Amino acid sequence: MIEFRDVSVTYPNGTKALDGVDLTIPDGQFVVVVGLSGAGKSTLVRTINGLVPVTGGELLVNGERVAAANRRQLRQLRSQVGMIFQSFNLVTRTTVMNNVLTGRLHSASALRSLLGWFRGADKEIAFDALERVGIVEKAYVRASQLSGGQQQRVAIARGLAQQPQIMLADEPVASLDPPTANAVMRDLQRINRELGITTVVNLHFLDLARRYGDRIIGMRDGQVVFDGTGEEADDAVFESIYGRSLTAEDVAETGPVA
Ligand SMILES: Nc1ncnc2c1ncn2[C@@H]1O[C@H](COP(=O)(O)OP(=O)(O)OP(=O)(O)O)[C@@H](O)[C@H]1O
Repeated sequence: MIEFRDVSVTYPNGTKALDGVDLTIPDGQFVVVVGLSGAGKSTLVRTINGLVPVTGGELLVNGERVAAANRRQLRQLRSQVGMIFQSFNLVTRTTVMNNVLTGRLHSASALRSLLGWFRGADKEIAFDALERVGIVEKAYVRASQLSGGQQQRVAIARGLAQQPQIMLADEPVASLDPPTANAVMRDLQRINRELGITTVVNLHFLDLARRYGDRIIGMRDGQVVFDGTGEEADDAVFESIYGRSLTAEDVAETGPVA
């Protein structure tokens, strides 16, 4: 469970990115966070694995206070939390397999990590992760030779290889075309349902948010201004979250779902 209790984040330059956020995310939920650029979506997601420190209130992940975590506890927390990014963050000059295996580093000894030695069991976990996102046949291809959608799937597989309890995704489909964006969202949804991994995804397209979010959190100026289901999040709700009328830019696609 993830619990935000009156959480605020003020960056060192004085920008208040989160302002009194109260949220409880139960295990296994698929949550989509929406809001305009600058609303605080990335900050919210990055507090969960301690990438951005909370400066006010309390954030608990599985009952542990993230702010109180020492280095070892923070490492432990991060091993339970997979993360994917808009830009995939792969090492593109090496193979898909090597990228996915880096998801196993959390559970390897320092020496093995340093030398990049992996056990057979790690490889099995990596293959299983690649199978779940449907690209096991690319295991020994260089990551640079894959399309954007395939690279994002490798990033998901790397996160899965960590065997996490929570998966965070910061604008995972912002660089992808609509059919590919849908395919990647379906992978995330399937993994959530099959493995029960709590998933928190930032999106700025309202159609994708409605289609995939079991729960939608609307952010504006660092505050939660909407918390409800996809069905409840109609155009009027999105207009109130965005503080303006909707435009074509707010929708990922107009064509049929791939
Ligand atoms: N490292 C940082 N230092 C200072 N200010 C920051 C930092 N990161 C984000 N901010 C500011 O905090 C506010 C919230 O940013 P955040 O990135 O969380 O929003 P967002 O909703 O994810 O927007 P985007 O989709 O553009 O990333 C913005 O005003 C942003 O400029």
